[in-house]
Amino acid sequence: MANKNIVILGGDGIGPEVTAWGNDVLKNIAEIFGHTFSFQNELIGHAAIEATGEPLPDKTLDACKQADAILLGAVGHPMYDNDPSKQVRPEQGLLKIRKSLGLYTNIRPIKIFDELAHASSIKSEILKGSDILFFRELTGGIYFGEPRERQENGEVAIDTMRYSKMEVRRIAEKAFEAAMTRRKIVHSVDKANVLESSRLWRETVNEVAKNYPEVELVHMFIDNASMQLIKDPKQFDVVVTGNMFGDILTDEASQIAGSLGMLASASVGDSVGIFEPIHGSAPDIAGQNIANPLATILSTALLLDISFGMQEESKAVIDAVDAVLKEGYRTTDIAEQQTPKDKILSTDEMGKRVVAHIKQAVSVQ
Ligand SMILES: NC(=O)c1ccc[n+]([C@@H]2O[C@H](COP(=O)([O-])OP(=O)(O)OC[C@H]3O[C@@H](n4cnc5c(N)ncnc54)[C@H](O)[C@@H]3O)[C@@H](O)[C@H]2O)c1
Ligand SMILES: CC(C)[C@H](C(=O)O)[C@@H](O)C(=O)O
Ligand SMILES: [Mg+2]
Repeated sequence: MANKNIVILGGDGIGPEVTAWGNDVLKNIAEIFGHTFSFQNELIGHAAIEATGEPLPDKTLDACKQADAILLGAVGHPMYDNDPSKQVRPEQGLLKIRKSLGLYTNIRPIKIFDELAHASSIKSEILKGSDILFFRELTGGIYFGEPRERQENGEVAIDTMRYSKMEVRRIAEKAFEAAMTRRKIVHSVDKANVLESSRLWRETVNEVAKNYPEVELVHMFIDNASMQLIKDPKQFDVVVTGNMFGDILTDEASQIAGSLGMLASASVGDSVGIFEPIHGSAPDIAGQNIANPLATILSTALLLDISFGMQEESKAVIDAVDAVLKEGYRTTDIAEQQTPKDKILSTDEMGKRVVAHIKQAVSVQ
């Protein structure tokens, strides 16, 4: 029995469409397991800029600081994507909240539900059995390094890839700790043949590795890792990498799980965690009720487990997703050619099916 306060940041595009179902899943979990969860919706991204002029209003940040956990949808709008000159941008809200809350560890599990092995464009025999846990550094690297500016009358643009040993050490320790509970292999991905920040990364990861003699450490360059991930995903257990490499590699890795609409994540660190699908606001499908809500629903499973220590509740969510997929139900992004039309669901229908399974599974216990 627990009282928890959860802030919901729907954001933009499909964000609010999928967090609505994350919210409903959490509401039902609370009812079934006898917890009291309260929910507070706040603005971030384009929606917040429209309402207040700011991508992360103080009211939102204050509410998040008070919360026990945060569920986030996505930010972003074509208005900014198509106009690089805009100074105030939705993504600044997301970066600021991650930085302000000290969320330096972004955990992105790549797990395939067996039923989806054929939904991917990669051959199923290559995929089957893949289980990768990404640790993406989230508050450093080229996303945050200074200077970042225009020079020479705007003719030159500068971003800075900066890492300190402290930043590398703390994320590497998280990765090695996780590896100790798994297959005990860590791949550290960098570009140490070119970048000084990557040489510091490699040196620091080597130092951390000394405390984990049972764990096999493999250094891999980002270009090779991008190829190996598709060639032989089963070789990977835990992967630790910097902010931008982790962003790109995990979108690539979503094809192992079948779709970007399947990948959940946890952004954790010094304080309250944010739980968020790895996908964006998907303007191409926003407002059509066809987005896959499962990445967000699976993010609630991470929230329950990591922030609330509610393993049974978390498992109830994952089992419900598994059951719905086993029954053959699909959203468009994970449908196959042979999926019957009546099994292809809208966002709302998929959300309802998962919630129904959670209720049903617990009532038969
Ligand atoms: N964490 C975030 O908030 C986040 C992440 C990535 C991109 N973005 C922003 O989102 C906007 C669009 O970016 P993008 O198009 O490069 O990436 P995206 O992740 O929004 O979409 C990429 C492709 O995947 C599909 N897709 C994504 N999520 C899906 C889901 N749940 N179900 C079904 N299909 C799904 C989209 O329809 C699109 O074809 C940009 O403004 C970008 O900055 C935000
Ligand atoms: C929207 C953007 C700032 C964000 C990132 O690059 O971290 C997104 O791509 C993600 O993966 O969460
Ligand atoms: Mg991304």
